[in-house]
Amino acid sequence: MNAYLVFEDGDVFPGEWIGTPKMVAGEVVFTTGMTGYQEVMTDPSYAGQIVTFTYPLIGNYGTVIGESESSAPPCTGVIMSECYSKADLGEWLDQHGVPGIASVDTRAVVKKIRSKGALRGQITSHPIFTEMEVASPDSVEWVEAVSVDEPVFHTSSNPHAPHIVLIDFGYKASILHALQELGCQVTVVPWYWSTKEILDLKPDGLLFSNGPGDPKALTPWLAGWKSLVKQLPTLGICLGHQVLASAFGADTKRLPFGHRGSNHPVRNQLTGEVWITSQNHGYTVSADSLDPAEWVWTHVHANDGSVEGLAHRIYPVTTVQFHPEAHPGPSDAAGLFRDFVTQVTAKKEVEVVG
Ligand SMILES: NC(=O)CC[C@H](N)C(=O)O
Repeated sequence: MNAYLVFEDGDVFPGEWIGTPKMVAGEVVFTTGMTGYQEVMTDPSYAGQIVTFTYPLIGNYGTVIGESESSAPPCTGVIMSECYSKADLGEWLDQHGVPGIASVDTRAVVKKIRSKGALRGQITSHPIFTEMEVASPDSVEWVEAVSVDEPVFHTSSNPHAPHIVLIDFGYKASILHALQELGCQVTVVPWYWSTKEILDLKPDGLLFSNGPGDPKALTPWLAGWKSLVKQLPTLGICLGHQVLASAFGADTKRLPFGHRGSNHPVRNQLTGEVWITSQNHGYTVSADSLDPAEWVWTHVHANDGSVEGLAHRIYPVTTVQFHPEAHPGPSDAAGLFRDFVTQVTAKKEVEVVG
């Protein structure tokens, strides 16, 4: 049966249905990773988006239990060239109600997005664009849809384990696992929790997670987070980085067509070291909005010079636009979690001694 990717400007890309054959609409984005389609499809930051895979063969190693970044794929839909196994990947998408199109000229789709920038599109059985009610990226609905509703406690058998509160805008499971592997106990809390509710948990450190949508959707909550992070070692990842930069006065803007893939080079401006990083973002912190009295600009994207990492000059706040947890992609930046946990542990020890 024919399926179509139709852009808001009327351009049509035909293919064949995979997954659940239903009409959906969203921002059409592309990711360049050669592996890791399952992690991409289950990354909550893709909520509201139709993800195009530039790698020409998707599904060739099936879907693997334990490799998902969330319990079900939150992306709106997927677009690919060759689907290796409709019986396996297609069935898995269908179980989760996610539509997709295979046999699409994805190279042409990407060339279009690269030249026109972020565009809305839909997956449909008719080759025409029809207006649909969909929340815009600057709605808080996307974060609401993927954040936990209740706190979730991941305890440790070590009573002295550092306790991290993970503020959940749609966290990837690999972030939790990275903290657990370093011996932390972690409490995942809904994104809207108040400073008091969070401090009542007696955290030793805070992690502001990745998540979907435009960081400007979270503007009303910035003042609360600013007062909170002044008190505790804090790491921000991707949306968490954008939110924390904004809390200390920076502005954010849309990138022309985003950074999504597993080979984005990032240079540490203090050491000159370059890491190859995993990325998935459509917005960026505007470099010219960074107050040098607040932030040290630690990491820069080696391709386009955009802001990739910040360290606060006064408070123990570190943020990165890329994904140190990888999954998919290289783990060059995994040491950031170690540095964070070392910082948290040192503070905890000072308090115990004091
Ligand atoms: N992975 C993320 O946290 C993405 C952050 C934000 N939604 C963006 O696209 O820029």
